[in-house]
Amino acid sequence: MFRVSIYVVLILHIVLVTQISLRVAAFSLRQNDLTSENNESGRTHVHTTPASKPLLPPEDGGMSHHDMPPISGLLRKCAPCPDTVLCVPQIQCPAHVRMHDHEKPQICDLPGDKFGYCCTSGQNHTVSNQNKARRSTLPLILPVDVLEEARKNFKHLMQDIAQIPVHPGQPDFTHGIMFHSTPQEDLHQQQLSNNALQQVITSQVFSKKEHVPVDDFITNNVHVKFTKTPLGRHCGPPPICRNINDTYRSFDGTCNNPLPHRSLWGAAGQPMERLLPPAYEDGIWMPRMHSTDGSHLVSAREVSRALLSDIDRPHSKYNLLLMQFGQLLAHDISQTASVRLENGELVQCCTPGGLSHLPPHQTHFACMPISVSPDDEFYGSFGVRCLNFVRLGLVPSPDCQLSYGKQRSKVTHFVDASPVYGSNEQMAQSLRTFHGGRLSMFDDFGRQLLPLTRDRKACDSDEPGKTCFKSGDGRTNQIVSLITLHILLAREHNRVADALAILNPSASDEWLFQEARRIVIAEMQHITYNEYLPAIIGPMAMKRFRLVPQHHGYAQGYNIDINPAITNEFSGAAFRMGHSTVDGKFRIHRSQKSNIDEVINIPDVMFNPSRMRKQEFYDDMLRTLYTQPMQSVDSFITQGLSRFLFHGHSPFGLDLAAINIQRGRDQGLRSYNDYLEVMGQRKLQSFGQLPSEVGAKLARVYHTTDDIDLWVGGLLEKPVENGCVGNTFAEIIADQFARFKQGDRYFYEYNSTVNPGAFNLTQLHELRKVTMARLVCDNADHLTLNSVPLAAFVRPDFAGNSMIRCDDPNLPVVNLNAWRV
Ligand code: HEM
Ligand SMILES: [Ca+2]
Repeated sequence: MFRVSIYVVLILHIVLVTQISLRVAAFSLRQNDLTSENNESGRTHVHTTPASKPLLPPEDGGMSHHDMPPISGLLRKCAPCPDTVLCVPQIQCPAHVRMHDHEKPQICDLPGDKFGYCCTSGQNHTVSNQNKARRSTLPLILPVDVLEEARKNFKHLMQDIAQIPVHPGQPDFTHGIMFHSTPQEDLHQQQLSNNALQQVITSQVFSKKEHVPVDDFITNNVHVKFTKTPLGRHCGPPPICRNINDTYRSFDGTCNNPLPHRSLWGAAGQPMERLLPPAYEDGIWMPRMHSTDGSHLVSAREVSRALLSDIDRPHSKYNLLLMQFGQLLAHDISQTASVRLENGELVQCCTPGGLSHLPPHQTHFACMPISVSPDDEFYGSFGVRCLNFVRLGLVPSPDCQLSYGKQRSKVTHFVDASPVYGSNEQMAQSLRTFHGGRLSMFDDFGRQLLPLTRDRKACDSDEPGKTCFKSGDGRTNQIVSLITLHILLAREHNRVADALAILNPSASDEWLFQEARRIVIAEMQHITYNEYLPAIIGPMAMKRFRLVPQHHGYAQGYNIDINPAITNEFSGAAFRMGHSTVDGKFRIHRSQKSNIDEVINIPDVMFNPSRMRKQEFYDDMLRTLYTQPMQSVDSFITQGLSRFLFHGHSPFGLDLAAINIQRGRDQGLRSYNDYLEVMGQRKLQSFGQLPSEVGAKLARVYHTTDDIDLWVGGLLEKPVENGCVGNTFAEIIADQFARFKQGDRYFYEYNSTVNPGAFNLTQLHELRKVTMARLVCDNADHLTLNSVPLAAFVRPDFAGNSMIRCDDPNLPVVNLNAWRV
């Protein structure tokens, strides 16, 4: 009785503190540690099921959680989760958003004074609908008349519209290269995507006929099959894995999960996952285009103009190498592709020169062009009123069931160095020499560069002498600094293969190749989890999401139920935070002592890598990357991306900020406010809750706080402690990398009970010594680069960091002797 009354007092106290602090400070699109919101979620759950979730009163009987000093042993406050259930951050239990109070999971303590959930529903956002009764009037099998009507609609949409392509040489054409892989792969993707689009159109026809509520489609609660119809030609069971215990992961990511029906989880070409159900307006594929008050959302270009200006804010700690590694990593784990014309060409949605939108009868159904206002201070001066934008291609339903549109990612979702090796066997083969386990390289007077390619699409150019490179990823030539890291990793592969060959003179090419690949993937994973992620999301999120690599022994945590797929929220918004870290210029120092010798505008080195042929450029570029600060993650984007992206010979280019916003709407990302809720925080009720300047800016382009695009809201948050991004992006990114760790059987830290290709403990101990600094040193030309910052992602002038010579014994080396067999 005494305890209960203390609870009541405490709850009331927390309610008051929460309400007051919410009003005064906690939010702001700049929250860092929203302790009051955490109290809020704690309060709710304690209140709903007090017996099972006691929030022990603090010792002095009255202090709010907010006021409490951080204490170790937080479990004193919450009962631990039952043995078989993990305590996870709320975002990893998204089903809670759709649950009634009495259904919500038990709360539990996480590091950093945060609450989590003892989550039994896993990451399935639709879980709360599982018990929802199916509408008995809905047919179980797709009616023939629906099928026929949808077939006609689809044919009309595909064939009766004008086939207006994008022409080479235009910025839009270059944009298309971002979706490019091999011609065969592109064709295959188009066939699948067309089948998926036909399915989506069928869902739309069905939904209209049967008056299916939007909510039923977005929560996968329509169970109508189209098996044995032409629509179902791509559905069927996943491939059977012949050898589930292969030492080496497959190139396309198949057969990672050992359960037969999950053999495609994380594989190239599989759909992206979602944290929350899509915000498609029809529940099926119509993009988010309207405000919650019914009016049209303001054009993505208007939002970009109003909120995302170009101001130089160099990061005080991190350098451009962090930005560049981020882009390479993004390409490892995600690549979408837009819908194409019937003949495979890119779709055009605007009239020539972007002067206006195409008339409706000529407009492709995947068009979602971005409107430009006549008073646009930049595009207005060129008369541009329309920016081309085409929606993303989809994946057909594997189970022959009507559903909402699911976007496809073309590369392996895992962190597995797929930009180096490709995302399918054929690509991997085309990159190998089949001698000594090596990758093919182009020997440029003694310097090893990536092989050259004749594929015109790699660079969109016929210019004689223009050199473009080939790697495992179609986006390699996008910017010269990205090529630099591709070269670095390919060289690392060959360096390791050569060392292994010396240690094992009789080893086969295949063994040397696969072992070197296994090592390079482990190095990529270790640098990602040990150096890159902590810099981006900060140490607390690393701990809460169990992402910190171990110093000794094997890691635990593989979970057969975790789908490692990339989430739409991650690829469509959170990880695009990287676009804010790009500097519009590279300031190249030709030698370690000289002042700046050349200033390069980034659009000049996009799909134009000829500088790489200059003897010292590779070293110079690496030195520039680790010396020059990256830009801070904030609402400022360089005009190199927001006005001149891929401009080529045109006076204006694309606006990547507007593209990101439009992409989020295309992908059906919900508004920023909904993601606050999934993290257990209070939704924003009014712009007045924000710092006045931010609130006023947002109010100019959004009608209500429920309209804020996720990418925009996330960028406006203040960075988390010792990290680069705000809390919302930190959580979405942390969740994603937790999926990659828990859902990847071949993760480098797992032992042989989980990982059939596990390293032995001596090898693992060596791999944990790898650093970005070591990779740079081991793979430089050593023409102008002989030293690196010890913490390679940190500016060398940042207190505590320092330059270290590549031959300094204090720079750890991975000793490959552990691979002598
Ligand atoms: C020079 C710098 C960069 C340029 C020019 C660039 C350009 C682009 C372009 C054109 C797209 C496709 C946009 C669309 O149509 O939706 C894209 C997508 C993306 N970018 Fe960047 N980007 C750069 C750097 C970065 C960095 C540093 C990161 C992260 C740290 C990043 C993360 C992403 C992600 C996650 C996507 C979505 C990929 C997908 O799923 O298809 N980018 N970028
Ligand atoms: Ca990958």
